[in-house]
Amino acid sequence: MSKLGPICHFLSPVSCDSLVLQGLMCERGAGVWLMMDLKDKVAVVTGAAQGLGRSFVEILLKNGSKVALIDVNKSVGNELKATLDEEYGRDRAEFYAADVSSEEDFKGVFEKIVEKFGRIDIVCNNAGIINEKHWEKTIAINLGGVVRGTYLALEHMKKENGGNGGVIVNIASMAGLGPLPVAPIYTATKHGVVGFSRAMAAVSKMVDYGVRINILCPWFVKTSLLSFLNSEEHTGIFFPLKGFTEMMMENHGCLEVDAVAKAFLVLVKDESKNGEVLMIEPEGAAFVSLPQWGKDFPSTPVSLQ
Ligand SMILES: NC(=O)C1=CN([C@@H]2O[C@H](COP(=O)(O)OP(=O)(O)OC[C@H]3O[C@@H](n4cnc5c(N)ncnc54)[C@H](O)[C@@H]3O)[C@@H](O)[C@H]2O)C=CC1
Ligand SMILES: CC/C=C\CC(=O)/C=C/C=C\C=C\C=C\[C@@H](O)[C@@H](O)C/C=C\CCC(=O)O
Repeated sequence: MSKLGPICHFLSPVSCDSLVLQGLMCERGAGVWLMMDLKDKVAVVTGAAQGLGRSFVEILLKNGSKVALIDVNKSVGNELKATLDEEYGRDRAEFYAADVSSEEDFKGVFEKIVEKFGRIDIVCNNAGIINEKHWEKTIAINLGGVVRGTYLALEHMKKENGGNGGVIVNIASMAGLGPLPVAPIYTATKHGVVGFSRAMAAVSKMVDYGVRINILCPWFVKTSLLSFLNSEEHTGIFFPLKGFTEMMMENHGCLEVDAVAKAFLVLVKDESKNGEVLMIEPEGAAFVSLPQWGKDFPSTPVSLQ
């Protein structure tokens, strides 16, 4: 028998157990919580054509969702759409070419997605780059794209607008929790994703949008993004520090995209999670306990007399 938790006060014990068996409930501590059923839900993933975005698309399709793929790379995106049609059928995935740093592009594809699928339940703001030379572009994509994608998602998902609620997962990085010397701008954008997303999760709870907003912070992952670390064109004056990141990967390893996709699914499905930061390293995954208030950080008093 499941330990009756807050949800189960309203459900019979039998239905509780059947929900647990169906994977629609999870036991944690003194209670059980509802897990989002992904069947026939509509998801949007940016940066979907390759790497982590593609792994998020595939795990959502495997769990019965329909997925709108957004990526600036039209050729790779269309190739992936054809591959997914073969594997899942022609009505489960759709590709939309768009640049998340363009309001016109991004807003336009969101409208096309709602027109085609009729609803949006899940949004993953994943698109990101490394470019310390053209740092304004990095900020526009890594942070601006996440802000824009979060606002557009809320416009279509929040209950006060007639939306169905749902969940937004913003992809930051472990560089959103601590500085990466080889990439200070990238570090800044990822810290921004963490801070913005936690603040928006608090807003959503206070205003009752019915939308959960969570953050995923992966360690190094084997994708084409890592090749930019070996490119002076992308790391600029910090290129000499690339040995530091190589040491980090030698010390702690490198993740496969499938492991990160499983962590992503936890943030999507667990309806008790809002404003949560989930980090994943080769050693495993863990929810990060960040102070709610700035004053809660460990600190050392200083006399100003
Ligand atoms: N690979 C890694 O070690 C880690 C990656 N991340 C983050 O995960 C996310 C995905 O990264 P990866 O899959 O590794 O990179 P990737 O380079 O393999 O894939 C990124 C995708 O985003 C697309 N994209 C780039 N700029 C875009 C734009 N302006 N509009 C729309 N799409 C755009 C690219 O075309 C590409 O398909 C990024 O936000 C990255 O910062 C976080 C931690 C570790
Ligand atoms: C430039 C971005 C490269 C790839 C994408 C990405 O986001 C990778 C992030 C991977 C790890 C980031 C870790 C950041 C850790 C911070 O806390 C640093 O301050 C850690 C400093 C030293 C760690 C040394 C070690 O662990 O061996």
